[in-house]
Parts: sequence; structure tokens; C-alpha cells
Amino acid sequence: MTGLDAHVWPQGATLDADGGIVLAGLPAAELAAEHGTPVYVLDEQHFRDRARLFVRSFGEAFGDVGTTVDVYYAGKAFLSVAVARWAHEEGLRVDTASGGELAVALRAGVPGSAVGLHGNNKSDAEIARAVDARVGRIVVDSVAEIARVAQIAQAAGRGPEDRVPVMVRVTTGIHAGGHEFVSTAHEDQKFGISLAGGAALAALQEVLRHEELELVGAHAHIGSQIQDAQAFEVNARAMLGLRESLRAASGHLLPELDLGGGYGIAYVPGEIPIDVPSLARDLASTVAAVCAEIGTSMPRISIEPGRSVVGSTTVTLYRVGVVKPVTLDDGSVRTYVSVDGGMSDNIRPALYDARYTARLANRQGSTDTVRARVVGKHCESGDIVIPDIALPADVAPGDLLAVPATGAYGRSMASNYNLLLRPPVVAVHDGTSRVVVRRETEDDLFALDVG
Ligand SMILES: Cc1ncc(COP(=O)(O)O)c(C=O)c1O
Ligand SMILES: N[C@@H](CCCC[NH3+])C(=O)O
Repeated sequence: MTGLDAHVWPQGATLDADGGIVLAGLPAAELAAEHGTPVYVLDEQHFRDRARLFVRSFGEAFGDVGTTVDVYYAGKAFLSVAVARWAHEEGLRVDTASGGELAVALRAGVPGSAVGLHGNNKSDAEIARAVDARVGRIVVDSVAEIARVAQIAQAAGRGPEDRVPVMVRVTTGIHAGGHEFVSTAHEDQKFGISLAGGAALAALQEVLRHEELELVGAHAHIGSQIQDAQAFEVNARAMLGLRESLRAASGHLLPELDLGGGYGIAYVPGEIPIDVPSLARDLASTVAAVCAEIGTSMPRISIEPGRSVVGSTTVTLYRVGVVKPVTLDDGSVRTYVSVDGGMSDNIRPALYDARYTARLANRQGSTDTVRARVVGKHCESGDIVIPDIALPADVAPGDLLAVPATGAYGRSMASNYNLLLRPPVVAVHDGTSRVVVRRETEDDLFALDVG
């Protein structure tokens, strides 16, 4: 029996004597019987441990060089009231990217001061809500937004004695993702304000001109699923340079720099996730070294991991339906294994060619395998979960298939395509399961479709 790759599967995942998958003490077959399929099964303890690992690793590494770190959980990866509460209980803050995410964080009881609001096109209502909730920071994403935030702050009665904390999102020209990064001068994308040509510096100075706004820092997020830790160090250097330029130009020393998220995880066996403690140590020593070179004090640091907190905590369980051998032009056979979800619960393969692995969850299956393609049930030939994988040759309708590492950008990017009902998220912990986001129902569809 081959085991479960520890980087890819939740920490509470084991195999039983029949080779079936057990999640936090609960057999996958039981979870499927109780909650139906497809279902996202989230290992609560794994989430909490990942959250804690970030707080501890970054806290210690930056503590050793004389500063503090706030870890914001990036809710875009997956946010629900329970998850926001766990993040808060583990000492994280919550990064939100819309009014909806902000509402969920607040509903969870996360204090406004522990929430950040992002967005390249925030509505006035979103800004007003953030001001009203006294969020810890609004990250402005364009020059035009600065005056809008100031105006909304003023309308809310905020002034010099009670300023609204603001960060400026900067694009440093460093872009990373997958296994490489590039560094360019000029930006051609929608986020942030470019470091090149002094635009970011000017924006920081513009914030200083508004008495309703408190300039708390600058922010730079360079991409997602990044495996090359060097990219984060290059980014940190660029941001410390900007901080020094602002000090030289206006005398204002930014108290804080947010270095974003984007830490890569393992999706398929053999991939190695970014090691959080060593990343923290490397980043801390870079920041300390650059501050020493410049001769300036250390800023407070914040980071915004999403995927690397929640990604590997979750497994999607599907029920296998039609199993169809298809003979290809070269005479070989590909076995199409259809599951009861697909691109509506995991758009990442279709959108990014993202790779996943899978295994039978209710039993070991035969040792001889077939070349399989796992597909969904949507009316779309690109509705592929895994294009090419060896599965037991006796895979059959009724089997359960488990796809791990679906915690980030799975449920959060789910859709109702073909009016499929979005699956529930079930948290498992110590042999018990609890629905934290329930399955959609046809009543939910008709609550929206009012005829
Ligand atoms: C501003 C910002 N912060 C944090 C994140 C979280 O990224 P990840 O889930 O890759 O850690 C993102 C998404 O890439 C982002 O745009
Ligand atoms: N949704 C993307 C990541 C986007 C990051 C958000 N800034 C993914 O699934 O990989």
C-alpha cells in the first residue's frame, strides 16, 4: 500500500486497513455518507497548526532582529465565519478583498482593528464600511482612491485626532509564481502603484497631505504559488528602498511594510512547499541587513499568506459515476473517470492548468492501474480535474475519489455553472465533523431566481 504524501494531504489524513482514506479519525466513506458528495473536508487542526506556524516562525525570526510581525490570513483563499474565527483565535489578522469578505470577518467577531481591506476597485460603500468598522488599514490601490478614502473618512467625522489608517499598495516590478520570478521596471497590470518613475513615492506623499488619513505603511504582493524564496527578498529590498526614499523626501519614516503573501504549497507528490520557518529567517535577515546598510530602524512587518495556510488542509471527496474507456488515435486507451462535480468546485485546472493528484478514498483498489483522466459533469470538454493519472484498474461507479490540496481557491472560486449546487465545507476535528458552509440547495437557486 502506498502511503499519503505528507506535503500534499492534510496532516490528519491516514489510511485504514482496507486502504480507505481516514480524515481526522473519520473514514472518507462515512463522511460521504453523512454529508453527500462532492464535499470539501477541511482538517481544522491542520488549519490551526499552519496558522500558528506562521505566527510563531515569523514572530521568532523578526523578534530576533528586533521587530514584530502581523500575519494577515488572506481570506480570498477561503473565508467562512468559522475559518475567520480560527484565524483570529490563533493570533492572525484577516486580509479581506471585498465588502463580502469584510462582512464575514466582522461576523466572525474579528475586531475591525485586526482586519485589512484590499481591492483595486473598491466601491464607496466598501470603503465606508471599512471606515465604519475601524479596520486596521485600508490598502489604497490607486492615486484616485486616496482622495476618495479621505473624503469618506471626513464624511464619517474622522479628522486629525482620529485618522483612518492607510497603506499604499506598491508594484515593485517583481513578479513571481510557479518556479521563477522576473523583475521589471514598468508595470502593465491593474494592481497597485508603480515604484518605477516615482509614482509610488508620490502616492505616499499624497496620503501625507490628507489630515484624515494616517499613513501606516506600504504594501507589495508579488504573486502567488511562489517557490523561489529569493523573490521575496528582492521585494523586501525594493520596499525598504522606497521607505528610505520617503524618509529622505518628507522626513516621514513608514512604521510598517507589508510584504504580501504568495508562498507556494505542494499539489502533487514530489513537490516541496516553501518552508515557513526558513523563509521567515531569510526574510528577517534580509530586512535586518538592508536596514543596517541604510542606517535606519527596522519597520514593523506584515505578511498575507492565504494558500499556504489553508491549501493543504482540505480534500475534495467526489463520487465516481461513469467510467468510460476511450480508444485514442494511437490505439491506446484512456479511461475517463467522471465525478459528480468538476470545474464548478475547482476551476483551477481549467483556469491555470493547475495540477492535482487523487486516489480512491473508500478502498485501496487493484494494484494494476489504468491511464485515467478525471473529469467533471459539466457541459464543457475542458471540465477536467486531472488530465492524466494512474488509477486502480478496477475503479468503478460508486467509488469515492479524494483530491487533496483543494483548500485554497477551491470553494472560494466555486460557481453554479450548469446550476450545480456548490458543495459544503465540512470541518473535521478529532473524530467529529461539522458543516461550516452548508451545501447549496435548489431553494437557494430559487431565492435568487425570482422569476
Ligand atoms: C494582496 C494579496 N495579498 C495576499 C494574497 C494571498 O496570496 P496567497 O494565497 O498566494 O498566499 C493575494 C493573492 O495572491 C493578494 O493579491
Ligand atoms: N486564484 C489564484 C490565486 C490568486 C491569488 C489572488 N491574488 C489561484 O488559484 O492560484
